[in-house]
Amino acid sequence: MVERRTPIPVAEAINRVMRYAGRGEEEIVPLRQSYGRYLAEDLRADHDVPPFDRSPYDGFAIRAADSEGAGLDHLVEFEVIETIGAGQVAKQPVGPFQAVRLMTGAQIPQGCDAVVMLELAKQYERDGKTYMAIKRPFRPGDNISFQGEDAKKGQPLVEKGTRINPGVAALLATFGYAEVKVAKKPRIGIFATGSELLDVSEPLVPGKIRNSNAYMIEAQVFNSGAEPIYFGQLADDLDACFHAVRQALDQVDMLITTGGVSVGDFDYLPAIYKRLGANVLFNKIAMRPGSVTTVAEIDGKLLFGLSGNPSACYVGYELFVRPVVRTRLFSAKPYLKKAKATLGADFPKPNPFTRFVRSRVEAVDGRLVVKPVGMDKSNIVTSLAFANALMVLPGGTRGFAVGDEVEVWLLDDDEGSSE
Ligand SMILES: Nc1nc2c(c(=O)[nH]1)N[C@H]1C(S)=C(S)[C@@H](COP(=O)(O)OP(=O)(O)OC[C@H]3O[C@@H](n4cnc5c(N)ncnc54)[C@H](O)[C@@H]3O)O[C@H]1N2
Ligand code: MOO
Ligand SMILES: [Mg+2]
Repeated sequence: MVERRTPIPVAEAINRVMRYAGRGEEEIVPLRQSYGRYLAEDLRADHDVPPFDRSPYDGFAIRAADSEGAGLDHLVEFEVIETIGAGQVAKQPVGPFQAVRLMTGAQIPQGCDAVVMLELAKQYERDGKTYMAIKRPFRPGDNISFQGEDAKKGQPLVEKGTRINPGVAALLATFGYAEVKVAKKPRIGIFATGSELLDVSEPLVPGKIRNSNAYMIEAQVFNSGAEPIYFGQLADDLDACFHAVRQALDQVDMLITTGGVSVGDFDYLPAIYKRLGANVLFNKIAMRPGSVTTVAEIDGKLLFGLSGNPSACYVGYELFVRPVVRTRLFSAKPYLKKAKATLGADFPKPNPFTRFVRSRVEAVDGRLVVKPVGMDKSNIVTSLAFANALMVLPGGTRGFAVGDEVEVWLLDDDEGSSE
């Protein structure tokens, strides 16, 4: 008798998995090794940025009050008492009708409150002294880049769990983080199962196919911020698979297998979970593709039994593994970001189960338009390359037409969603 499985709703399946998501751990790495990692602490400004008033132009720092009344027929003259470049500080305070010639980035000298661009002043020598004259008045604050205008001391800047993009790297450097507290990458073991599998460098022979899932999953693990540990491919042999899985478990934070999870004669994952004494959270989900996706837990460690069918395997990772990874990377938004899009092609298939259609969203005239990337079958592999979203078509619907509004879950987004 073939085992009967009871499908549960997708949201329920995700909730069951997330109960075992666990917590992230942190480690300290040099700034230059932190790119692309996830912050393990909130960042706050510990000083004002910029830390002093400075000049945004090459020009002359003056006291604005002295320029009052300047006009085309009334030049106001200033004595230029010194010249400073960025990084230098004026030696003396500036008095009435005095100016400091200063370059972009230089600190505004004491007493000054405006900057005149070089182009608007005329500089000349007289009696061995340097002067400059202007033809228009300036107000206090004109052409000043103020202390703290970029960030104020104490201001919260970036949340824990944020990916360190180039902008975050700049911010870390600004605040003196030579070393950065980042989330440890969860170590995720991967096995591909199936006696039909050839490795990437093997030539095709009758009845066999190349193992693509292992590499796809490895790339997904990498993309979501964790560390993949590929243990290789296993033939459909219960004992060999059991021992390989049991040994691998000790070396990883969670383990992914692909294939062998359905009800076939050589689908051994259900038997392996049983032998391990693992607690199976579910083995059937009301979704397509990936209805046979199974997740089990042993001593709090998750075992993801992803389908062997490439599209189902892909979707299973994004729906169930990714949010666990992101939680361990301290994200408060571990789920895929959701958006509404207009369907750009008919989708006439009825949906008894919720369908996650591998799709591509594009902005057209300011609206998101979504189209499936290829044939909607779970064994399809070639079109996955073009997917940047999953279009979510609810179960119990009779098909959709061009122009319908549908929900999409974005695959290339880094920010995520809290639900
Ligand atoms: N009688 C039933 N048969 C099937 C059911 C069912 O409910 N009753 N479910 C179907 C569904 S839905 C799916 S999805 C698949 C899931 O099968 P498994 O997870 O057990 O995976 P396999 O049987 O090992 O392989 C399925 C398919 O995928 C190919 N494959 C496997 N591994 C890889 C890999 N690493 N790279 C590329 N392709 C891979 C494999 O050759 C098979 O073609 O079961 C249905 N059957
Ligand atoms: O799990 Mo299967 O992918 O529903 O086709
Ligand atoms: Mg099978």
